[in-house]
Amino acid sequence: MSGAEVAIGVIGVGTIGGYWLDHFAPTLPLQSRARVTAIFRRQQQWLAPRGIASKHWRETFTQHAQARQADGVEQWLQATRQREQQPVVLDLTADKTISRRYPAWFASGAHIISANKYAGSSAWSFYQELQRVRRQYQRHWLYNTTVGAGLPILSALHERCLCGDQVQRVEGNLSGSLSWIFQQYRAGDKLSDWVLKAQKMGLTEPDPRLDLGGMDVARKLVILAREVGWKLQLKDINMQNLVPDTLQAVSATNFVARLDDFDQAFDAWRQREHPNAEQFVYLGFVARDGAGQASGGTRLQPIDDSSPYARLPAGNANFTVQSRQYDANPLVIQGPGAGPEVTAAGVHSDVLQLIARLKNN
Ligand SMILES: NC(=O)C1=CN([C@@H]2O[C@H](COP(=O)(O)OP(=O)(O)OC[C@H]3O[C@@H](n4cnc5c(N)ncnc54)[C@H](OP(=O)(O)O)[C@@H]3O)[C@@H](O)[C@H]2O)C=CC1
Ligand SMILES: N[C@@H](CC=O)C(=O)O
Repeated sequence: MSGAEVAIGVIGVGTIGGYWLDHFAPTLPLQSRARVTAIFRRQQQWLAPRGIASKHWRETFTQHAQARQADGVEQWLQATRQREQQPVVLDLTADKTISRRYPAWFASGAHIISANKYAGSSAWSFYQELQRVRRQYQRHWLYNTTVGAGLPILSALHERCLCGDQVQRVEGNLSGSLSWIFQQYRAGDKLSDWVLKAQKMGLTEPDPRLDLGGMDVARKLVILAREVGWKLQLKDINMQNLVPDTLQAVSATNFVARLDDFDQAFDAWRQREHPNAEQFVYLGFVARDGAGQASGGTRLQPIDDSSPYARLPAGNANFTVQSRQYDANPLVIQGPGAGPEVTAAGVHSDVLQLIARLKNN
């Protein structure tokens, strides 16, 4: 199939998917012979075998989209294979059910690029099966934006392993949205004001409780650990959840309607635990002990001016990697950790890397 046309199916055209289609899909080099031939939203789909003129995709999607078929992606994969094209699925959703389809899609010939973190942080048994099927069908799976958005943290860890280094610990403020929020929040502010602003800028997860609850950071920690070969699952991560029990199970709309309760619960925690703190940082870590046992955790930590986290630009994620080769002087990767432009650019970088791999196959 080397040299065959590449057919891209985009699942999820929200903040990241929309930005990628608007700004990056039109720049796919002609010689790459790659084009977008399908778009899937939750309720609608559009299959366009001859390719979608990316500049006008919003208007034409509105005109041509049909009701989403339960097996719409599978039908598209089959048609793509019949045309002897190489199918590439871009999963730009935050949907667990989509991630459960990966093994079947690998088996149907798809390569997959994910911004969705669910597959990479899934239960160990599912993750192993996913990797087994991927290897069996010799498919590629790229997911660099699942940690650090456009930052090259996963590729850096991969290179560490290739050159025989042994990673011992990765630590930092891994969340772009929580970094943006807590670089600006000061004791006494309404925390929810900052949360809503971060959401408006496209920095948070579709439901910001995934960020505030620590789950988004925990998923990143599991993905980081697996990249260096450690067996770690979400249940092994000790998370600090900033969302009070009473707001954890309510709908996303109800959560937004009850932000005053969220602020009160946060203030009560702050005054009880850290009455003199002005500034905080939300940190996460994964590490492996001498016996090879991996562990991880997240916590909201008070900081003062002397902290290396005190003056990071708002929204910067920061990864400190300690390894055999980078021991006393750790490797630090830092920069914007969320947002439409850097993330869509990271997705595009994965797309170009995949096209290059397919050409060389
Ligand atoms: N925002 C950021 O800075 C970053 C985001 N990411 C990851 O990228 C992913 C997307 O994030 P973002 O764009 O911000 O989120 P959005 O909520 O803006 O977009 C997600 C889109 O996915 C669509 N969707 C949900 N379920 C399905 C489904 N079953 N089939 C088809 N479409 C579906 C929704 O479409 P519909 O309108 O049809 O319901 C929605 O528009 C997430 O996994 C996130 O973790 C990673 C790094 C950074
Ligand atoms: N919500 C996430 C987006 C990127 O993964 C974050 O804030 O880091």
